[in-house]
Amino acid sequence: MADLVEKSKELAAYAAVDDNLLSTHRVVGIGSGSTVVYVAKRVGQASNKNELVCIPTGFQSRQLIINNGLRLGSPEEYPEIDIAFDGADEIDTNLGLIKGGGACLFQEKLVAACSKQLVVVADYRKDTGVLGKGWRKGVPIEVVPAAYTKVSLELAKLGGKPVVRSGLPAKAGPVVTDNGNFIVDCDFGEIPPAKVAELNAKIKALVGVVETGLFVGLAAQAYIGNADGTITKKTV
Ligand SMILES: O=C[C@H](O)[C@H](O)[C@H](O)COP(=O)(O)O
Repeated sequence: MADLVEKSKELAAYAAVDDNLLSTHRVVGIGSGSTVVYVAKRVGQASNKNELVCIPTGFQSRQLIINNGLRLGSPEEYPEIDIAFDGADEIDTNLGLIKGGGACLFQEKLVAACSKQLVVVADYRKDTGVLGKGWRKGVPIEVVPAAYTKVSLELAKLGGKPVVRSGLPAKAGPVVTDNGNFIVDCDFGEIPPAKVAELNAKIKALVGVVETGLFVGLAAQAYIGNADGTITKKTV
């Protein structure tokens, strides 16, 4: 099982890079998570790798860029990104996403918003059709620490079940993001594809919320590695 999942991540990532990374691309966003490990490896093998600047979405992503011999840039220097590759926790039929399982959602959304094209790479477990059906429950929401109780109360009024993400067993107390904030995982049950944008806007409007892990209208394509060794390609 674990081998199948790992193989499907590699399949999806390699195919996504091989199909979409063009010789004309110069600025490439590199997402976060375990699937993107294979993206960085494949970009590191590209014939034009020395002409690329790679924009990270967090600490892990920076390490992947450096360790694969790629040139590191920042959104500050490169606010226009040719293409970005990133993982997802769940993918719906409109290519709406839940992201942030690794607490990197703010920088991931920043890079996605700077990119002309976001290509999602994932194993078959993430292709849930409807957000909120996956094994990892809840929408990750990055919150300024001083506001977490206020935001949690308001998320409950929106119908969610908020839980501040714990750092245990590695750290007693909340997970702290690369930006010094907390993550509140909020379970809203199943979110129909047509309702994702509305819920995202309501959460974003709460003072103290930095960003949500709901990605709406950002992904252009998704590559899903299947357990039987095939790839499902989805576009909007
Ligand atoms: O914060 C982390 C990210 O949104 C990841 O891209 C997401 O959690 C998917 O990670 P993985 O490829 O490890 O399943």
